[in-house]
Amino acid sequence: MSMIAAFYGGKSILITGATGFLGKVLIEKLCRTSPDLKVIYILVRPKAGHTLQQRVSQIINSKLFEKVREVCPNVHEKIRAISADLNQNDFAISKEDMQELLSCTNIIFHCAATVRFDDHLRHAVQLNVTATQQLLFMASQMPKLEAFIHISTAFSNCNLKHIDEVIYPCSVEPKKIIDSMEWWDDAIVDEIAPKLMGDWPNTYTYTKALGEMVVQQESGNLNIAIIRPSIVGATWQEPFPGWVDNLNGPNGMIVAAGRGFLRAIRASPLAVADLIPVDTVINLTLAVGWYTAVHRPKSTLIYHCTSGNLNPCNWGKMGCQVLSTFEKIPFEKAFRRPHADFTANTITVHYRNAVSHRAPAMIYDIYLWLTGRKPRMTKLMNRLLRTISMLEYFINRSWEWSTYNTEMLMSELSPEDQRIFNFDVRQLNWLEYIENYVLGVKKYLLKEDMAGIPEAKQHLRRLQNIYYLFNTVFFLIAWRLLIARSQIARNVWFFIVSFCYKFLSYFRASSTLKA
Ligand SMILES: CCCCCCCCCCCCCCCCCCCCCC(=O)SCCNC(=O)CCNC(=O)[C@H](O)C(C)(C)COP(=O)(O)OP(=O)(O)OC[C@H]1O[C@@H](n2cnc3c(N)ncnc32)[C@H](O)[C@@H]1OP(=O)(O)O
Ligand SMILES: NC(=O)C1=CN([C@@H]2O[C@H](COP(=O)(O)OP(=O)(O)OC[C@H]3O[C@@H](n4cnc5c(N)ncnc54)[C@H](OP(=O)(O)O)[C@@H]3O)[C@@H](O)[C@H]2O)C=CC1
Repeated sequence: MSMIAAFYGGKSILITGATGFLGKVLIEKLCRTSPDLKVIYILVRPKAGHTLQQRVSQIINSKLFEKVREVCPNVHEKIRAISADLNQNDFAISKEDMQELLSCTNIIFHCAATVRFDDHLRHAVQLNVTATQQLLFMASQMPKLEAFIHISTAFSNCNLKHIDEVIYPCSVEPKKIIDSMEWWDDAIVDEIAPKLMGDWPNTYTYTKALGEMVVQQESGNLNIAIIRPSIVGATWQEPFPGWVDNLNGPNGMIVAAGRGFLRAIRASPLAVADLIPVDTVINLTLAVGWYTAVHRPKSTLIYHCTSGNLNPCNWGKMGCQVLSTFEKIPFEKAFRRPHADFTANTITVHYRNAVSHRAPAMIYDIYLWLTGRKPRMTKLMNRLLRTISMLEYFINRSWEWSTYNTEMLMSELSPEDQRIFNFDVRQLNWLEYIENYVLGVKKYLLKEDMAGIPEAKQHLRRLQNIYYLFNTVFFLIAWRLLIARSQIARNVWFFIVSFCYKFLSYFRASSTLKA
């Protein structure tokens, strides 16, 4: 019998960020392994014209929840959506709902965050810091609360090279920043943001670091743990390999490379690609929830959920495997044949951006314009290059995260729990994982049918022929222009033609003699 699964039985669990990438996998695993849990409260806001109930139904009826619908047919009744906006005071939760949450909640998983790198500092502070503070305040009024699990990121201290499972202080107290945000106008925030952020590369990582400080300072008597995942990727094993549903992190790059938009990227091929599958993160999260509630550690424990120190893979190896998977499983409607490489040289990067990214986009836009359609490729390419520039920081460096607490927790689990809630990343076979990842991007993100693979391959062959034709025509025109202007080029041309002529004459003569 799994101790962890049994622990969640009969429990009331509160989850923020339940509609996000990690949140969905968390609910799925909880419902599948502990179908006898009492209720999962999820704080959801209406979005894009969908009501709360519609958003929940969309999740429950999705492919991800296929197994859950079998194991827990009344899953609709287990999930109770509560209207909430984490940007508002008291999260804009109604009095009745708040009362129920305060009196019933046993465990909190705080996943909600803004993960955009370029979010305005005010908004990032509101969601990643102030909302965490408010949630901790709510938690402090919950008499039945057993554990509060805060999801942070391994990059909250990315300004350091070696990161231990401790909270590192930021130069300005989060409380001061929260207070100042109330009276600073946007112009002041914009001016002061770079100074506050110091050597953090973006508002996301900086505010996640502030969020951790808030957790430490406001923890009071609460039983708290912090989980720091690195770059979260598609599922490894559960509920099935390769599930992914957004364009964040590597996903967007895989799409861009597979469709032939991305041809070169500034990256260190030898830098560690610290990817971690989302189901591994969720298994660790549930194990931490159990351990924190049952063992009640004296201090707030931090768990690094990373792969680099236990089973490292570098960007070079990952890129090669992604590209070789495209050979077997190409994406549909490719713009060009997938072929990308990593480059570290700045001049090469500028050259490749001009020649391999911007020029083809412009040529394609001219073609669209000539055929009476709206040009759009240059805009798309500029957006891609902007995204790449935001990710570059993370693919040109390696970090070392210590994982003592994570390894300690692994040793505390029964063999049954180690199997059901497996977060031992040493067992991960990268080549197999990446192949499934690319396949998952095709199936679950791009919603492409596997039956379309022959047609996709045919399309790539056509693109290859167009490429050869284009290069030949380009070469001939360039050569013709050169010959018209340069005596040396004319001499070279004369030499090549006469050489070919002599070679052919000799070949013809010798074959006539043999005959
Ligand atoms: C040999 C070579 C082989 C190569 C092969 C490839 C090999 C693979 C390896 C490659 C290396 C991987 C490196 C990973 C490093 C990750 C590090 C993460 C570390 C931290 C991890 C964390 O702890 S935290 C989670 C991470 N957090 C994000 O990762 C958010 C980032 N992100 C944003 O901060 C915003 O995204 C940002 C960018 C501002 C844009 O902002 P923006 O306003 O310009 O664009 P939006 O995002 O609003 O998107 C507007 C519309 O573009 C659509 N779109 C967006 N990207 C698209 C795309 N790539 N392809 C098509 N479509 C795309 C989107 O779907 C929208 O479509 P629609 O409008 O129809 O809804
Ligand atoms: N993905 C990754 O690579 C990594 C993620 N993490 C951390 O994991 C956690 C989850 O990330 P992930 O699932 O990828 O993020 P997503 O962007 O997929 O999900 C964010 C969630 O937060 C919710 N949310 C955002 N703003 C509000 C708001 N104002 N009120 C209520 N809910 C809100 C979103 O709801 P809605 O659907 O309404 O927008 C969504 O459910 C975050 O704390 C992140 O820092 C850490 C390391 C890596």
